[in-house]
Amino acid sequence: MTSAENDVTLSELKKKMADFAKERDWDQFHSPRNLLLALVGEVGELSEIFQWKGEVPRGLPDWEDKEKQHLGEELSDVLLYLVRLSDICGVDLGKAALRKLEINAIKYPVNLCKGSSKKHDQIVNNNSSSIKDDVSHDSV
Ligand SMILES: Nc1ccn([C@H]2C[C@H](O)[C@@H](COP(=O)(O)OP(=O)(O)OP(=O)(O)O)O2)c(=O)n1
Repeated sequence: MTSAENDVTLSELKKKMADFAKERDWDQFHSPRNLLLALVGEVGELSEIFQWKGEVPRGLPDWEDKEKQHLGEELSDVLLYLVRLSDICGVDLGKAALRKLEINAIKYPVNLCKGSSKKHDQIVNNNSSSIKDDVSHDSV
């Protein structure tokens, strides 16, 4: 794999999806609702790969190359439709994701959450109120 393949950016994917649609005169089909439904469909196809397998170890050591390649294709479909949906909705996905990570870090402070998978509204802070009371969506 070349370093260019490793360093793929959301902007690059956004541009490639826009070009792909334009070349085919598919902008007319890439409406927010259609893209959302396409995205959900691809999440379904991704789920099918894991369906009935039970829990599988990280790294999928027992999977055949063909199966892993298929997994990569379905993950990519989800990512590509997500990138396209964000673009069509005028949302800067990279920026939004970084902001959301900051919100998550406030909602789940390391000192209160380490080793626990509790939801933020189940975590009690020192003042015995839940973290949910302290963090609002526009706090970052
Ligand atoms: N109107 C469309 C149709 C397809 N695609 C692109 C985005 C996805 O990456 C991929 C989806 O193609 P398919 O609908 O053929 O789905 P699959 O690749 O999953 O094939 P299949 O459903 O046969 O498994 O093609 C797109 O951008 N816009």
